[in-house]
Amino acid sequence: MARPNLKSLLRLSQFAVNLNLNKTTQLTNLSKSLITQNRNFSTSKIIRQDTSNNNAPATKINFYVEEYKDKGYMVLKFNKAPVNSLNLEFLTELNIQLDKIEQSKDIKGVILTSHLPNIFSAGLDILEMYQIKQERGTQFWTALQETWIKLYGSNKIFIAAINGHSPAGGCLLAMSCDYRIMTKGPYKIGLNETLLGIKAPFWFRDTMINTIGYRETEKALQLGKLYSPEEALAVNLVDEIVDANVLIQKAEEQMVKWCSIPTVARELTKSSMRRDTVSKLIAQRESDTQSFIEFTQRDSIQKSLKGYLEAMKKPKK
Ligand SMILES: CCCCCCCCCCC/C=C/C(=O)SCCNC(=O)CCNC(=O)[C@H](O)C(C)(C)COP(=O)(O)OP(=O)(O)OC[C@H]1O[C@@H](n2cnc3c(N)ncnc32)[C@H](O)[C@@H]1OP(=O)(O)O
Repeated sequence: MARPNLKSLLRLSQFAVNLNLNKTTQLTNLSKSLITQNRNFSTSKIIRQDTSNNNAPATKINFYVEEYKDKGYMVLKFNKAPVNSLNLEFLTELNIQLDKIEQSKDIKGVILTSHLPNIFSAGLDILEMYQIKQERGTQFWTALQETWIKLYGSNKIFIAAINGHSPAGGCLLAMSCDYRIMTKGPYKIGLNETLLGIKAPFWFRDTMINTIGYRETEKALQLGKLYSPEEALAVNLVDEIVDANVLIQKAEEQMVKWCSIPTVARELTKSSMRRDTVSKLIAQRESDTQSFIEFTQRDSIQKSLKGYLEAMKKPKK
């Protein structure tokens, strides 16, 4: 398959937020068919102008939401093809979802997973960092901080059903959950930022330390280590590995277990474990954002990101 050059890639990224109406219709049909399977299944939509054709407004569905209010939980599925990369629009919409969840009296917990096969999330959209502009970069980083604060700091139960690759920001999302189940297979999870020539922010690092401990994090971060499911299990980066066909079932079993714990006691315990880590970022949000802008604007970082983007575009053998 012919791969686009960098210029067309950047154009693509602008247009990637739009799918054509045909695909939208297919997705709407999918959601309808799930409703007829007696599931309370709703979709979350972003509607915006498709700049490639001013007459054709397009719809993109970034998330599927299945709510089981009678059971007290929901399943939130990422659906941003091709790899659920985290850009400003996706994060903004995720933050709205997280706000709704936090405010819901009926929902005690959420299973986070991906609707796309073989990929949980490819992490931050590298195009948000490449040729970064101050205003967009600030909005992007602020939205990412917000996602992490809402997710890591939530009192609700979050279970990650990791159905594929989960590097960098994808790993951060998974680590921010309370329990992680990963599908067996040729997938990788970890904080690989150093391989892109960038440093993992302190709150990525702290989340990893809280998950797998200091020494393992020290090695993992410097090496940019991407773990196989078996390796991830061995260091407690994930709590369980299962066959793909039982992933959601296992996540639901865990959810039932976690939901059965007295809520207030569980919430107070969770918050006592995570409060200091979250407060640290809240106290430093502005300087953290400035560091991100300053760091990513450096020529050396831009060179690394350019090389990484080009390598991703090379035809695969
Ligand atoms: C003083 C200092 C203070 C602090 C400084 C802070 C500095 C910033 C710190 C930022 C922290 C960064 C966190 C991140 O998350 S960076 C992103 C890291 N992600 C990756 O490295 C993943 C890269 N992708 C892959 O490895 C593979 O795509 C993957 C294994 C996920 C899937 O493989 P698969 O073969 O299924 O798919 P393709 O590789 O063919 O990809 C399909 C298309 O998607 C594009 N793609 C993939 N990943 C990304 C991405 N992260 N962002 C944007 N685009 C991505 C890929 O190029 C393909 O595009 P085309 O179809 O157009 O070719």
